[in-house]
Amino acid sequence: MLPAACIKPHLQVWSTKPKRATGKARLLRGAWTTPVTALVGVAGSLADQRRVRRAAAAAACATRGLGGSRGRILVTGGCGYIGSHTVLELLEAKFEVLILDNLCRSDSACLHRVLRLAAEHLHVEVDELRGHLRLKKVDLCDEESLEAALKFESFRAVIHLAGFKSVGESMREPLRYYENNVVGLLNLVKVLKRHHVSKSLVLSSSCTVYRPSDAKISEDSLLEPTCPYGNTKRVQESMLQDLVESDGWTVSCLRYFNPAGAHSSGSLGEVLYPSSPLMLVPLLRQVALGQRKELKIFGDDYDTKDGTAMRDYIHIQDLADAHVAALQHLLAGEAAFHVFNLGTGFGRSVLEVLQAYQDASGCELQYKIEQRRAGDAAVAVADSKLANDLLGWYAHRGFEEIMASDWTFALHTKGNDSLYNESCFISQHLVPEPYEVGNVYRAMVKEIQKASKQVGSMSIHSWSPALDTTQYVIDLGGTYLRAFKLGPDGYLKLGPVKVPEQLKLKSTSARDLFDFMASAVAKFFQPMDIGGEQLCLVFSFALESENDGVTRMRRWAKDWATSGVEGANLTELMDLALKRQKLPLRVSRVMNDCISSVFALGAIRTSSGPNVADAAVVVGTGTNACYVDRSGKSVFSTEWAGFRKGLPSTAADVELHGDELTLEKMVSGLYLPRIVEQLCPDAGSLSMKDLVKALEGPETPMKTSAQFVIRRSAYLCAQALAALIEVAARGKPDGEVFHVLLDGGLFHCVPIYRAQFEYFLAKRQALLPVPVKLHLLKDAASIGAAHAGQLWKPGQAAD
Ligand SMILES: O=c1ccn([C@@H]2O[C@H](COP(=O)(O)OP(=O)(O)O[C@H]3O[C@H](CO)[C@H](O)[C@H](O)[C@H]3O)[C@@H](O)[C@H]2O)c(=O)[nH]1
Repeated sequence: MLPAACIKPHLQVWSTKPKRATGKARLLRGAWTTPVTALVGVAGSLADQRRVRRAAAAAACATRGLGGSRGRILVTGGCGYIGSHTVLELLEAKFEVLILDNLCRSDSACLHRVLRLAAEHLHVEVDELRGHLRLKKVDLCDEESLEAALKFESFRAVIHLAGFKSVGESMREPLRYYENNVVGLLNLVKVLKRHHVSKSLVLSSSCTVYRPSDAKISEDSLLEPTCPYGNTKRVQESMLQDLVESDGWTVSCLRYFNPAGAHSSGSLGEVLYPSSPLMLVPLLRQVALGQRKELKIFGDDYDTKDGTAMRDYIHIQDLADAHVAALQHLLAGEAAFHVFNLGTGFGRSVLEVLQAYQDASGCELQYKIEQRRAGDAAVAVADSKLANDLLGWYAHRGFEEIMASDWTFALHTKGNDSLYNESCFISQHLVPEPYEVGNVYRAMVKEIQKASKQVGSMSIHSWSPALDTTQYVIDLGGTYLRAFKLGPDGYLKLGPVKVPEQLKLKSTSARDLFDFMASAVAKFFQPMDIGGEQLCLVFSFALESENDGVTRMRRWAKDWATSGVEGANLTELMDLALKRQKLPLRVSRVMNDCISSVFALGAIRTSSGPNVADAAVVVGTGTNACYVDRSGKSVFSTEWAGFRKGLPSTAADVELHGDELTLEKMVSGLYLPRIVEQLCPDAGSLSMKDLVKALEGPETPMKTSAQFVIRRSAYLCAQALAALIEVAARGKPDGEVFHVLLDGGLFHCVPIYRAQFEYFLAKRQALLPVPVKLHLLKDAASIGAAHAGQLWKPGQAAD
């Protein structure tokens, strides 16, 4: 079990929509319940509250192993691109941070990486640092919520980064820009003032406030924005300047030129969201990744060296450094209004940026010249001498480094979805680092290549699609036994019959288990069936076929341990059991369930198209996948269930499985309820059926946990299948569809599982080498086995 402390969030996110409450409860609601705010809740006057806050803060610092805090900073928009890098710098400089973010174009998952990077930098454990970073989900345009979030807080300073930042978008939707940027800041400063939260502020401004100029722009250059975005920045600056003059505030406006690039670790960078317009460098990233055909260059008729517009690109880490430098300058000074340009002083054209990104990525980048974009200046290059002189700040990182760092970030995050943008406690324990999830795909490709060499395969040379004889099949799954009679007229099915638990125990003999299976066939055996003297045995466990056609069980899995089966000749065991039942049947084939599923596609597609699937995936009690190697016409079992490399383990996984963590333990029906039990200790012992029931019921912590665990399973399976396709599709002619057969309880009985699986695979599909088609078929293993089985003639060795 996870200790209770582990289950509580360390990095909390909650909505601060005020609710009606009275007295003490009201004072505490929505506030961070550290001793600081708890004491504020019972203190009397404002002065008392301040004293109590200071005393509590000092006490908190004294017990910390980080050498004391330099004070609390409020960062709006701290989960965004500039925000995440700035928050990291602040933590590394030993400030404590509260982030306000509405997460509309950002996501809180980056904060895990911020914490990890800061902990590495400070040589402390991540857990020691968690109390230094908090997040409240709040929209600055919602004044009531903002007030509830800040009422009882106080900060040495505020860094205001929240807002929209696209020149092009602002031309199309100016009012949205005024609303978000101007009203957002107005609400913020009103609340800061009303509740004495802080009077020191660093503003994220922009060089778009200036009149365009071919010469380097200094802080006293003429102000004349050419787009609504620039206008909103200009209004923000004026509003703050008036506050400095009327109310003794201290403000620094940082006029950014063009921030770009990513953190040197490759784990923080500009994440792309469907709702946010893209800047030049992320657009080039998409072209390099094949997610976008070409870059549209807005205008090649400017009066510049190559006709394309010139900008001053500044590395995001240099920009983040500047925030800390400006903050320290602000904290040291008197009431004042400062403005600083932040750039490198070097202008680069769009074509130069494209060339540099091409060099960094090694990918050829296509482009097309388009009309100029309205609102764009021809040139914007900074004179940052003031920041150099007053802040002691310089942009250290070069142009090439900007592009290289963005490409490193792209490789780290390639193919990731913002799946893990969960603002609930579960995310703290099940959310792996997004780029680790990206690794799953790459690790799987390698593992599947390796596994296909180790695991026995089965030939499909003699495959024929139609069933013209009767075939009996026994399918032993992890939980159920199914017996079938299949023939030209369809099929009869017995079961699923739950395998009694005692048959799985070590104390049970192979004979008992096989007698149980043979008795199932006896229930509908008819001696007159044409060709019905054969029985296929399907096992959802790892098998080993030898050259002489003997198939043995390699090892039990899924909590089975019946004695005398591992390593035994399964044909022999079953033939003996059939004899004991006095059935005139002989075992024709013994097949792994996943391998036999490949042969079942014929049951769906007999009239046209292929009759053998290219791959099969079974996700039920356990999980496995296999694929057809077209060149050798063989089916390979990938032993997918056993994969253990590259999996994104989290606290809950480690607690449950330690070093034993395999893909099966993160995705299959036998284990998912165990993970939910960890998250909801009060729920007691759960089965997969309980999870399905919870999913259909009202909102409860168990439902939320079940949803998350199932989504994660579907996500990992989709990644693993994508990896398998990458390996298997190599033998396929260009453009030909790759058919995948799906079977197993999770696909059939948990609709959200299948939907999520398809969704995640579809997101991956753009990166896959072939178009993919999924076919869902119940009893695929047995249907496929019957097809494969009818080719066998008595006396012939099964391959
Ligand atoms: O598809 C595209 C996108 C951009 N560009 C060009 O690339 C340059 C950079 O454009 P971005 O959209 O990346 O950035 P902007 O220069 O428009 O804006 C950025 O820089 C501004 C100052 O110049 C502000 O700081 C603003 O917040 C910031 O996003 C511009 O010449 C633009 O015309 C293209 O040619 N094609």
